[in-house]
Amino acid sequence: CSRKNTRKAALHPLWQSPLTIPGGTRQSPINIQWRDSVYDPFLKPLKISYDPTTCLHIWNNGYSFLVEFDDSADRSTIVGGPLENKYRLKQFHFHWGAINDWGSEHTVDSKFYPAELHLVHWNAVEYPSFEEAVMEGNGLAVIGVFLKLGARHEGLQTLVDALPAVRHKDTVIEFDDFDPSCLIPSCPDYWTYAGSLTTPPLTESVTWIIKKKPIEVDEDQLEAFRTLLFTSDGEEERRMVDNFRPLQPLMNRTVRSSFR
Ligand SMILES: NS(=O)(=O)c1ccc(C(=O)NCc2ccccc2F)cc1
Ligand SMILES: [Zn+2]
Repeated sequence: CSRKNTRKAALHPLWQSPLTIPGGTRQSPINIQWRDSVYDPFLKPLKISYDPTTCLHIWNNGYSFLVEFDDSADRSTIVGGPLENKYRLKQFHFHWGAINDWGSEHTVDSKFYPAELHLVHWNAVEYPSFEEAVMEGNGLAVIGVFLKLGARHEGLQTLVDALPAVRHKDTVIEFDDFDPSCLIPSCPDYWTYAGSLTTPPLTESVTWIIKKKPIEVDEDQLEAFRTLLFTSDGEEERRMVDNFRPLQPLMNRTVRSSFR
């Protein structure tokens, strides 16, 4: 008798769940082929207004380290760009590699950066909470910023100095008075496309805004990310590296650019 095909969907150790969403048509991350992106003259400049006193804490959630913000009012918001509403900053986090040859989630002309910053915002005009917004096609807006190896980034250093305190999964420390706009390049150019969360539940609710210019960080700062652990205190240590999702098919999508 023929062997039943018992192959399961690709399981990635990090996500312990199928890597592909059945029926997913707008999954993230993707490769951004610069020459295939379409300049859209109607795209507005992105307006970023963050209040550093909304910064609450840093925690290691076992996927990445997150800096979370008080999103109970419109105090740290973005508006404009491709967005039709004002979106509130909830958290930012990073994805990085074990070595500098890879680590970002998005690629540009198939090139990886060593790390990628995600600033996560939700549409508080149309939805009552982040949890509801995550389920809606226009619920979230994530700004992606590439990190490249270069000069030390003074703004990032305040974050790096706090990482030893959140080395293990589910550790948290208070962190206040931080303005994440210091991590966003001043160059206004970005690409934008309709996508998804890159970790479970992978919901197709994200308007991605990917900055064209990277920020520069130095080797010691990237190495500091790699000292974090996926594992809790007392478990066998597993270094938190390569916490990026594989590239997903573009399918029927166009990447627009805000620049010629
Ligand atoms: N890498 S990314 O695409 O920027 C990304 C951003 C946010 C989340 C998140 O909030 N997950 C937890 C979560 C909490 C509550 C409800 C739904 C959720 F996904 C996941 C991935
Ligand atoms: Zn992310």
